[in-house]
Amino acid sequence: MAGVRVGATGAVTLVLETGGMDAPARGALERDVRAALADMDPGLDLGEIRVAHMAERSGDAPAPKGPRLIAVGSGKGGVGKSTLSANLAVALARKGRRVGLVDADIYGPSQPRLLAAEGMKPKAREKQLIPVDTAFGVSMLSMGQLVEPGKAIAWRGPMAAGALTQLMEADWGDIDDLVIDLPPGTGDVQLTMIQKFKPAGAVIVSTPQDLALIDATRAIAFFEKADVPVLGVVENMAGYVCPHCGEASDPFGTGGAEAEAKRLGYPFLGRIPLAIDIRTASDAGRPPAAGEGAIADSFAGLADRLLEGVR
Ligand SMILES: Nc1ncnc2c1ncn2[C@@H]1O[C@H](COP(=O)(O)OP(=O)(O)OP(=O)(O)O)[C@@H](O)[C@H]1O
Repeated sequence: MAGVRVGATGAVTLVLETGGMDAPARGALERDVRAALADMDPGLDLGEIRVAHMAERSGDAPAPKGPRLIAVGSGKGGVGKSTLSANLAVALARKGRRVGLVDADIYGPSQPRLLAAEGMKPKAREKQLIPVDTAFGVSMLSMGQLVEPGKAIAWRGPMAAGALTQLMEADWGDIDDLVIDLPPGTGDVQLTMIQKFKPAGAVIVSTPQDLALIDATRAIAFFEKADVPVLGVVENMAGYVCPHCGEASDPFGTGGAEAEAKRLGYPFLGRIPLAIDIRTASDAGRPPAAGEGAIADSFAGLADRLLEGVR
């Protein structure tokens, strides 16, 4: 075991070094650890127990320089990965982290709109890009800022990978975390990201329905194979509360991503409801994580759990 952490919420996180183990072996180890804890003195109330799996790191490796890279990926498009990336970055910044955001979704960049930065053009110093400062405490770079609005980016793989490198090697200054909004799936851009920049970990976004979960499992396998630790799974568009009558329904089901994360032995970071307010605020460049209320709290909770798992 690599460590035990007690987070601000009182939850206990056990960190297991499981680099080199496959998913079933990790699942079995986690079950054994949980069973051993359950067998301990029942009077010992440990509250909520979370288990995080980290890839092994060599004991004498130097501490990595630069920001911690957190890749946000999904198996398929349209599950809310960009929305999640923007709001996770804002939520981390609200917790005092110095945060940057790379919109690596080269074929459908949406971060300039989500963070109200559509008119902002990044400057360059000796060919190195300088990220723009958004109004939400997050610095950001997006392919959307480098091409004319509305022009589809029909680049072949190597060009897209080159563009990603430019964004990643920008002058990010002294930041703690660099959140990377990846394109959906497992193509060239994702491969470049993993091979060239070795993210510290990946967050997987899924909606609750079975088909999305199958794709999310594929994305998990992709990161796992590349030795990028999966920091956790987020369930987006989980449960709908009618804004008129208040009735709650589950158009896509609910709990599927949590069950799948548990089955594979990864932490579940939380769920974000399907809410019209999330879409309208996002479209208007007002990230809900920057506001107040239940939805902002859900994003803050994701940031808390992410930080507990990687601190
Ligand atoms: N929890 C939510 N509730 C309501 N609408 C949401 C929610 N999450 C995302 N959306 C909306 O769903 C649409 C798709 O979201 P988003 O662009 O973040 O997905 P994506 O996975 O990044 O898609 P793509 O693969 O196309 O980049 C957007 O209109 C967004 O506002």
